[in-house]
Amino acid sequence: MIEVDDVSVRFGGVRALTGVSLTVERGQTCGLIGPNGAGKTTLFDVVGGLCRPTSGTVRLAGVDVTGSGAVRRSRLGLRRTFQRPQVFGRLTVLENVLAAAEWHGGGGGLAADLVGWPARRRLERRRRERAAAVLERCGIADLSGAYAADLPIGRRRMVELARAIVDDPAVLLLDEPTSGLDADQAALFASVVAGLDATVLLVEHDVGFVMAACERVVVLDLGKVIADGEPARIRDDPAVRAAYLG
Ligand SMILES: Nc1ncnc2c1ncn2[C@@H]1O[C@H](COP(=O)(O)OP(=O)(O)OP(=O)(O)O)[C@@H](O)[C@H]1O
Repeated sequence: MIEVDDVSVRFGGVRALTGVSLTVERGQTCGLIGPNGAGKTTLFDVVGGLCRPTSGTVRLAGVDVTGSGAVRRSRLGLRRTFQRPQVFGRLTVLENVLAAAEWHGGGGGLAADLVGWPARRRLERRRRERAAAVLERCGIADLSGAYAADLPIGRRRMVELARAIVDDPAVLLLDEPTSGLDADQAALFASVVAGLDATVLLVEHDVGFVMAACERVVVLDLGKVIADGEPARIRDDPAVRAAYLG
């Protein structure tokens, strides 16, 4: 669950966000839209921990993370993807996902690695099975041996998604997820996200995708929430139309 309470962000004289409150319930997929400069990226970064609000609070799973960095948020189960997919170019697709599924503790540490204890081998097998299943789900199983740097942007985006979901995130932030994807890839992306048991917040310029993929849409304009509700209601909202048409 994501709770943003009365958050304002100022950059010098620019009010990027003013008194924004937003609660995304556990398991809900919420799309964030709005015209250029509306404050979408700023709000997204406030939740992700890249931007500290001037005032207001942010809670993840009930924990106040307003002043916490990315590591604490990550330990609370937050994962994110970026506008430009961030992958380890010199690792293969499988290694990218294994790297994210690496640490779960237990199994005896380095000594167990060196000796190859059966419990350790079992953990490793499970980790690889999980990674393979996620690659399959994301439609990139056939690319598992390819280097991430060699892939076109659409595939890199799926690698990034696979990495973000391999450990069943509690909260998933998706920044412009469809940019670089063709229609089939965007549909697959949406169906993978729909199958997750995560609270999802996504920022996206493709309003059609947001309307199809999200059960709830929040519209920002000039740093304020101007509409919040189901896609059908948002589509017909006069304030939303006015904001988009300028
Ligand atoms: N680091 C910064 N320094 C100064 N002003 C900033 C900074 N980041 C954002 N802004 C300003 O804050 C406002 C909101 O910007 P933001 O990037 O959050 O909007 P956005 O809705 O994501 O826009 P876009 O759709 O164009 O990406 C804009 O007026 C922007 O110019």
